[in-house]
Amino acid sequence: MSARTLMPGPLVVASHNAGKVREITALLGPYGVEPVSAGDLGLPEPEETENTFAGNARLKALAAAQATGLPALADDSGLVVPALGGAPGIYSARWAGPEKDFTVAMQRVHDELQAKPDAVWRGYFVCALALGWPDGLCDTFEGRVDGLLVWPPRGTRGFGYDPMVQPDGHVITFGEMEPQAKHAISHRARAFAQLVAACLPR
Ligand SMILES: O=c1nc[nH]c2c1ncn2[C@H]1C[C@H](O)[C@@H](COP(=O)(O)OP(=O)(O)OP(=O)(O)O)O1
Ligand SMILES: [Mg+2]
Repeated sequence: MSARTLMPGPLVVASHNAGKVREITALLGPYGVEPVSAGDLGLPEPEETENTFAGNARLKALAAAQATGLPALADDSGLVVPALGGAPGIYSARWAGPEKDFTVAMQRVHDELQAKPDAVWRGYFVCALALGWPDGLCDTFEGRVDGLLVWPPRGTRGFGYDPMVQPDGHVITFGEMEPQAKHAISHRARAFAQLVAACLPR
């Protein structure tokens, strides 16, 4: 099945996470769409009731598209740690608590790994992007990047769990990387490349 083409014009970035909005806006830069964030539009933050990244991305994209009458791009993402049974996974934002404190969330990943003597300190970021339309159509795309989990966390760039994830093939964490370097390899960039191939006019 082919995806619906996104034409130049306004596009809602259906996220309330400033780090994501910044990255998605940068990735959209060359494509002639005009990103406007859910926060700027005063849209509510929907409850993420699905149990997959793609399901939650779809729920957020369709809520924003239906509220605005515009196409909407949502991102649901997180850190998956196989040694922790896949946690925090879709609960990655929730592990940071109501204050959205990722020092706390990273500390919890550390403590739970430390409690398992044989645990492999590896994980991967997943990003599901959903492009939803006011009529209910929605296309989803997924990307992943694997890496080493390091302690202590390093770097002040990026957001979320970036300071404790050192992508394979690199000697610095995502928290230490220039934004363009992250965009060259990240889970979000990989999902975005698929969206570009499927939905942007050539
Ligand atoms: O590139 C990333 N670098 C570091 N950490 C990341 C990244 N990508 C996702 N993450 C972590 C933190 C984020 O808070 C959570 C996503 O949770 P998620 O529900 O998809 O996003 P959110 O609640 O922060 O914003 P919103 O739902 O409004 O888009 O996973
Ligand atoms: Mg969320």
